[in-house]
Amino acid sequence: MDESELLALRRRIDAIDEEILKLLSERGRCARRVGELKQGAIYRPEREAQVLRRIAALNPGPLPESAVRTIFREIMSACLALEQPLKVAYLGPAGTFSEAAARKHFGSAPQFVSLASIDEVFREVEAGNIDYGVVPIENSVEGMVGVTHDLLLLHPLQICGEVMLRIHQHLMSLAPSLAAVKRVYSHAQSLAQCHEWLSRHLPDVPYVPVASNAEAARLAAQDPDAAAIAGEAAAERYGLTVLAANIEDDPNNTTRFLVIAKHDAAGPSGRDKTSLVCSAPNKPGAMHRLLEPLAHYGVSMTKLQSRPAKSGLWEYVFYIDVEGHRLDEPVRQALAALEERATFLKLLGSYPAAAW
Ligand SMILES: O=C(O)C(=O)C[C@]1(C(=O)O)C=C[C@@H](O)C=C1
Repeated sequence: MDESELLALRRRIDAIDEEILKLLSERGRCARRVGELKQGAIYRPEREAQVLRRIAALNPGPLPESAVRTIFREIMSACLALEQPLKVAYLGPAGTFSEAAARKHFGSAPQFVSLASIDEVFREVEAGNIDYGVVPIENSVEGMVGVTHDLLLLHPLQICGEVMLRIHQHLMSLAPSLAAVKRVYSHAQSLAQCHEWLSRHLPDVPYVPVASNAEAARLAAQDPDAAAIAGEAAAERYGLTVLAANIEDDPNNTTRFLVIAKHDAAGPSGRDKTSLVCSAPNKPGAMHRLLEPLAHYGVSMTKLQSRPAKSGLWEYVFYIDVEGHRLDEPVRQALAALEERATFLKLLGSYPAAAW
C-alpha cells in the first residue's frame, strides 16, 4: 500500500467535504429565502420532482443514480425543514411499508406520525393536525385498496404526489439459522405473497397471521424460536437478523401510495398525472361517450377502476388517472368536456408522476 498516496487522497476528501458543506449551507440559506418569498404551500412537489429528475439526468458517475437521488432527496428534505417543519402521517405501526413510502417521498427531516387506520390519516390531514398523509392505493399483485378509493371520494382532500415502492419481503429472526425457526409471523397478505418460498424452505412450521408486518417483527423480537416476514425497516427497528432476503414469489411486487393534502401540485412538473372520480348516466354507450374527450384531445389514460357507488342500486363510480397536469391545455380541455358528459365529477388533484 502506498501510504503517501492514501494520505494525499484523504486530505483531498477532507477538502472536498468542506466545499460540499459550504455549498450545502448556501443552498439552505437560498431555500430559507425562497420560503419567505413563496405564497401558498411551502412544500412544492412539482419543483422537488424536477430537481430529482434533473440531478439524475446530469449524474456523471461513478455514483449510481439511486445513490445520487437518495442524497439529493435528503438535501431537499433538510432545506424544506428550514422553511417549514412538516408533519407527515402514514398507516402504522412504525416499520411498515407505508412508513418506508413516506420516508422515500419526504426524506428523513419531517416529523413522522404513525396512525392506526387509513381513515384516521384522512381525518387528521383534513383537521389540519397533519400536513401530509401517505396512503396505499393499489398493489400490483393484490389490486386496489378499496378503503382509500372510498375516502378520496368522501373527503375534500387533494392528491399532491405518488410513491412507487417495490415490496421486498425478508424472513427475519433472533434465531441463528432457518433450522431453529419454529413458527413464522406475518400479515396474511405477506404470508400469501411468500407462499412458494415458505412451502419449500419451512414446510413444517405454523404460519401465524397477525395485524401487520411490524407487529410480526415485534413478536419475533420477543421469541427466539420465531421468525417474521417483513420489510427491511422492521428488521432494523426490532434488531432482527435477516435469514433470507427477497423471499416474495413475485419479484415485481410494487405498491403505489398517494400523498394527500389540502392542496395538489400548484403547477406542472413536466411529467404529471391527474386523478378524478366520476359517474356516467346509466344508458347504453354512456361510458364510451364519457371517455371520448380523452381520445379527442390526445390525453392518455393510465388507470380506469370502477367501484360500487354505495347507493345500493348497482351504480358505480369510476376512478380515472390521466397523464398530464390539469393546467396543461389538452388535459384542461378534455376535463371540461368530460365534466359536461358526467353525471358527477370530482377532481382529485394533479401531481408529479413518481420520480423514482
Ligand atoms: O423551490 C422551492 O420552492 C424551495 O422551497 C426549495 C426546495 C429545495 O430544497 O430545492 C425545498 C422545498 C420545496 O418543496 C421545493 C424545493
